[in-house]
Amino acid sequence: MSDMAGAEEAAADGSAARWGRRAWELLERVRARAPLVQCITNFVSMDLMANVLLAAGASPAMVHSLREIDDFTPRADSLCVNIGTLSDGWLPSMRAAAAAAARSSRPWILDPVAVSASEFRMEACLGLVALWPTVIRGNPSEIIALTSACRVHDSKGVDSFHESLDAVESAKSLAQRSGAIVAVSGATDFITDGQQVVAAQNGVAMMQKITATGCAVTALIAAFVAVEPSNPLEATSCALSIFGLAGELGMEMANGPASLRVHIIDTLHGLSEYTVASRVKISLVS
Ligand SMILES: Nc1ncnc2c1ncn2[C@@H]1O[C@H](COP(=O)(O)OP(=O)(O)OP(=O)(O)O)[C@@H](O)[C@H]1O
Ligand SMILES: Cc1ncsc1CCO
Ligand SMILES: [Mg+2]
Repeated sequence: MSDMAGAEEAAADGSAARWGRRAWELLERVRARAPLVQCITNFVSMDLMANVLLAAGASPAMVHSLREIDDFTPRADSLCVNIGTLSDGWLPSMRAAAAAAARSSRPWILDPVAVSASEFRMEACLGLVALWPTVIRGNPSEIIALTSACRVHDSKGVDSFHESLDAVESAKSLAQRSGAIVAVSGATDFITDGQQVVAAQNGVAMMQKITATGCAVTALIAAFVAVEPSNPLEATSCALSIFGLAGELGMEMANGPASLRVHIIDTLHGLSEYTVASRVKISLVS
């Protein structure tokens, strides 16, 4: 092969192909290692979250009693904390588990569901952010609200009323302040460490019509970061893209949100190397 032909092949085999291979490598690692993911999550999301983790090859455990944290959290490979149905009783468990994960060098991921709905949620989240989450994943409204620590009750609840692009600057600022990777979900998912911004463009709008898809992808991020703790930016980007891809392929068989939910789980379980490598759409934005 001439030098010129080699250079052209290298250019064609650019970053899109590299991300495709990377996403497959991490999915394979999740399937091979079945990381134990402890989930302290809201009542709405428990079933979908556990099934998405299982379909991806991970091992979910919904363990939230304060009395079990010291025994269990250091043995889990990662922790997912979701404040969707926050109560006085559960907040101490969330804090203790986050602290235990950080102490035992386990990655832990925060989902700040409806953070601006009440002062209680906002203060709980700010306290959790101070416990060094590895990743924070929210919808655009949640990331904007958490970043500005606004206490204005201006949201409709758990759904976003912003586009993901609107939240990129907030995400960068939150990443710089917290030391976490921050991911904003939406038509395009943006993932940042405060400097670099990565875009993941898989997914279909119908995913927003299934409750707890956001919660479930946060748990999937926890599984990916468990098998690639030294690069949470890439692990988060790959998890979001793979979940979006399961949504795209699932939509080809679905009639609406209820059947899409089933097809996302089935698709995630059966994803092949060829499909992942050729359809993952991840790119470095800046
Ligand atoms: N317009 C869209 N087009 C494609 N994919 C989307 C779109 N909106 C959301 N998604 C995908 O749907 C999933 C859930 O994201 P969303 O922003 O709805 O989370 P959320 O609001 O936290 O959800 P929930 O609180 O119900 O768990 C993500 O994987 C995201 O990439
Ligand atoms: C609907 C709902 N309410 C609290 S948590 C949750 C799931 C989506 O975040
Ligand atoms: Mg959410």
